[in-house]
Amino acid sequence: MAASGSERVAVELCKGINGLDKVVLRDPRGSTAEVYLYGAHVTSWKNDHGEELLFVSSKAIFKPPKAIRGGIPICFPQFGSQGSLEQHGFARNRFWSIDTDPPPFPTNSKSFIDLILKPSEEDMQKWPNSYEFRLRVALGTGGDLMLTSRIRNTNADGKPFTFTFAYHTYFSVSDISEVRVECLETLDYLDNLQNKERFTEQGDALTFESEVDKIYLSTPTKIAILDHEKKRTFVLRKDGLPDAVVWNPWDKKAKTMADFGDDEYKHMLCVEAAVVEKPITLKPGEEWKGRLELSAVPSSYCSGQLDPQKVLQSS
Ligand SMILES: O=P(O)(O)OC[C@H]1O[C@@H](O)[C@H](O)[C@@H](O)[C@@H]1O
Repeated sequence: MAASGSERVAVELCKGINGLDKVVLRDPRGSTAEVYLYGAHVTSWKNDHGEELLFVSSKAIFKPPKAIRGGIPICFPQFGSQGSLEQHGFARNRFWSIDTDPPPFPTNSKSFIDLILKPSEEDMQKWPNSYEFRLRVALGTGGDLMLTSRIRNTNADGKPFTFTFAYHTYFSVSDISEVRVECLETLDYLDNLQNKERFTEQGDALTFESEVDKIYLSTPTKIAILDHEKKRTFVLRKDGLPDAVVWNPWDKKAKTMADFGDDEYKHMLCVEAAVVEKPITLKPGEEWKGRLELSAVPSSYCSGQLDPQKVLQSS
């Protein structure tokens, strides 16, 4: 039967900013997501009201070798600056391919795309390992955004390799000073602003009034980000990703970043599902899987009345 005029394509390949290839995913109820092949970078996730849920800087540079500022950069094979590679590794500024024949991977979604990254000769000079990195980006019914990474060691010489990783998600928030993050309180963290020293979080939910750059360790599989003004809660569910990085550059650092507006720190928060403290080691033939699921639900949150369990259960 021919598709009716109103029927929209669930997966569409088209051109984005600067002519870069991007894939648009559409859910029948109206949610959408956009993924650039440059970096396998999710740059947009909209709910069924067309509201953007991710932050992308108005100054983002959609041009190699700079990674796109905002959305969901993929940090691999190195998170941050600890290691011999460039900050956050190279996966976020490589051109990925569409994986037309991925190994079986069940899904309920009709709107998804499989991307793959393999090392170039130049990459092999920097990081002499052979791998296949498969990323599936899917929109679930109800508009949830799901990212699954499968990284396989394909070294022919029997060598294991070790990596760290993050989904460096930039959430769009109405006003950072009205935002709370639940489920990380009482946990240990490494503070990037204090030589990666280890501390224990003491307070209630996290709130924000200055620069923050912390790596929370052994975090629960669910984290909630409550946007009081928008009456919206983001729920982040993760698997295979024990750590969670929380980052906001605040005003001074923002001014030093060429691809970030001076006041944009007010409207974003990075909460990054990650593997940092205990890197992953894969022997040849072994595969690692890291999964992130994001949903945005209306929250009836009022200051001081939040029961995080209820928020998480209601989603
Ligand atoms: O500017 P980049 O390389 O995208 O990194 C942004 C930030 O990313 C965070 O994940 C790091 O913890 C910060 O230290 C860093 O400043």
